[in-house]
Amino acid sequence: MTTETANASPAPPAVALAVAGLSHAYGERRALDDVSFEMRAGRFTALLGPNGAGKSTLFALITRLFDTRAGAITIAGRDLSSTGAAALAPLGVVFQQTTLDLDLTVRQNLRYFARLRGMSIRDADKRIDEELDRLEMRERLKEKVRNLNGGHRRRVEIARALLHDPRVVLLDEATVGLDVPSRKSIVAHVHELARDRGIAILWATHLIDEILPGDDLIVLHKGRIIESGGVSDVVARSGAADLDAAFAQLTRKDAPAEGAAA
Ligand SMILES: Nc1ncnc2c1ncn2[C@@H]1O[C@H](COP(=O)(O)OP(=O)(O)OP(=O)(O)O)[C@@H](O)[C@H]1O
Repeated sequence: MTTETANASPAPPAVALAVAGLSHAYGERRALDDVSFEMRAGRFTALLGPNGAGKSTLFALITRLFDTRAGAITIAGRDLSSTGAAALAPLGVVFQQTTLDLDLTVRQNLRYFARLRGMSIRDADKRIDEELDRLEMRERLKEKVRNLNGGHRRRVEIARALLHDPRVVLLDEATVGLDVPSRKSIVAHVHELARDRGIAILWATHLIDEILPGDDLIVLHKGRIIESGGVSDVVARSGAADLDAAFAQLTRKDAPAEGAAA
């Protein structure tokens, strides 16, 4: 090893998700306009935006529910348009609306998904036990999902999104409708996924209290990124007292929807 190499600062974590020049319209209605950002391994990135900002549209494009017509999406180095479905292998998703089968047990729901991902029953059961253990849900394995409360259903969906060891996990308003203790424990768990397991998290929300000072932040407003960077830097740049005030300032009705992106 040369001295130069030994003294070099460590390389930044790999880019897990890159979005470049992404736009999308529903007919005449422009929902996303030239959106670009990068997310790195081990970082929790909050995608903060009011209702209608374009968060769900962005998720639909990244998960390929919609085809990307303008711009590019790269997941773990593979371009989504040219690689096709295989590029989605390192991706885990928790959608805004729950997608569990209420009449199946927790295990049946998770096994079904694992089989779709090509896992053997043996590997699936091992991974199911591991993820449910971390979420303190293993004792609910044989219960029908119908009998679980909203917070526990969300935990099962988070476990499901992790079964195949994804490098990037998207969560779209994952705490919607949950009580405060459930929200807090899910927010804490997802931060741990980034910190302890190196997963790149994209967490769409309009709730400021789910975002921590050390997180990365993208502020989406009327389909455009109006601010991005570390939470503390965004607050400092805004001159506001805290993120709540900074967000209100950035998205107030008369604020320009362009410029300001870092
Ligand atoms: N299927 C659709 N047809 C037409 N317009 C749509 C459709 N889906 C979304 N839109 C519009 O596109 C814009 C972005 O919507 P989107 O659902 O992506 O925002 P969002 O940030 O996820 O909002 P919310 O927090 O309410 O879920 C909005 O103006 C919305 O009305």
